[in-house]
Amino acid sequence: MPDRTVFRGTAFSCDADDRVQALVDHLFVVEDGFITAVLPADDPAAAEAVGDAEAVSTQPGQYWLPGFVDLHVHAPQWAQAGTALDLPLADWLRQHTFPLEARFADVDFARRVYASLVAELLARGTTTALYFATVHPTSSLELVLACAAAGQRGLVGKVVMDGPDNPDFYKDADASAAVADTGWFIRRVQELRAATGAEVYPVITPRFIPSCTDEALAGLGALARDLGVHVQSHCAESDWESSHVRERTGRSDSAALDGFGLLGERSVLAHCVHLDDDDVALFASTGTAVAHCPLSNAFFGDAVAPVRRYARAGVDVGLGTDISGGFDPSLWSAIRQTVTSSRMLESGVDAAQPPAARGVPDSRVTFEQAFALATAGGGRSLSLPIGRLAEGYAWDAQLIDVVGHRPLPIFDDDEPERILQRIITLATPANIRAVWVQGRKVVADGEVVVGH
Ligand SMILES: Nc1nc2[nH]cnc2c(=O)[nH]1
Repeated sequence: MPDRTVFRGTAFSCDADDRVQALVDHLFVVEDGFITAVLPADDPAAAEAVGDAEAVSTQPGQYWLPGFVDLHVHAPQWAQAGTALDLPLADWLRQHTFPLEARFADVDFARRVYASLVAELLARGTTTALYFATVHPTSSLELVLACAAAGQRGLVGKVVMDGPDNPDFYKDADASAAVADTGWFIRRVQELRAATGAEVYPVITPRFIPSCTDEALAGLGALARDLGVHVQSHCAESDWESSHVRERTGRSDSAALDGFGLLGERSVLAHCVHLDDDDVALFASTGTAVAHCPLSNAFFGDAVAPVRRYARAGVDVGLGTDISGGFDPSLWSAIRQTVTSSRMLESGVDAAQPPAARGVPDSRVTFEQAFALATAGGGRSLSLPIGRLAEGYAWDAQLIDVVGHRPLPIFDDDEPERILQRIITLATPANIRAVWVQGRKVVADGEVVVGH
């Protein structure tokens, strides 16, 4: 007999075209973690659908939302979140980030940092995260274990950086060791998943072209083709990265990654601020997704990523916090920053320019579109059935309370669309009362449940 639960209440979720729908007083039948039926509570078939299943109902002022999908998190950098962001990217990496990541050779340190981060993300409604760990294979497994212990869906990569420009204290020994360690890591994660059922996935993770040799990139591309696992990297993040890659390869960042066999349906590339039309067409034709990280792009990107243009061209786009190029672990903040940055892109930022010359037309992202990026867009980017409260999708959900112990200023709003906008703009972690990942409750009464 499948494990059955029926969740009842009003939900906000995207339809198949990414339009946000208010499903007022609906039933969500969940069997073994997946939604098998969605129907209005007053549907004549409702009583039969519920049967003798356990029922979980919302209280007045509570709403169901899909769990958020964070497409770009550097887990070790949680230990420096909020520091040194006024430096340029290359200096920030060398002076702060690589020395910090080198400390993750210490498995105990890794365990402490990773457990803290996974709990903080879950408490903010992030049910799935695509993580960079560090170059260390064993210590990277600690991040996988932290996800499994807390019940978060975690896609984790052992970082590859074997190039000559990396510091001696933090790099792979050489290309063949980097590829072999990646293969080892993938097998361990797949074994853990098979043995425990934990929602953990291995990810092939060349840090970015400037930190990898051609040999390693080609080896990882071959692994991606042979094993069919996810791939992540950085792409066209900044003027510095883009020009570095063009000087070295004679091609754009995305064309070069494609040449190494690293683009595809399961590839997610972070930032992608500086893509020309050919790059965008390449993303669309290969099914490669963009992890839009608006906060960190404001520090390191040199421009605002035109994500509406990418979406119009058929590219999958989701959101990333980019801990710690972005200091804020909340995908709620990433939604808000997506909207804010897009408005600045559309209007322009230099008041000395005439209005017509100042910005990029048709760039604005609405709050609802940004919510879609954080949910359905993230799921589609990963090619996983997550990010929507719809039949066939995992029950990854957040229970939002706008009237409980931290009420939002919602007094006489009764239009569901208005309520959703106010939740998106005003909610804090205190409003997230419970969180489920694939039908399992991982946050209860606002507290993370550990020890799955
Ligand atoms: N934002 C960001 N960009 C990078 N490019 C290469 N490594 C990194 C990193 O850790 N963070």
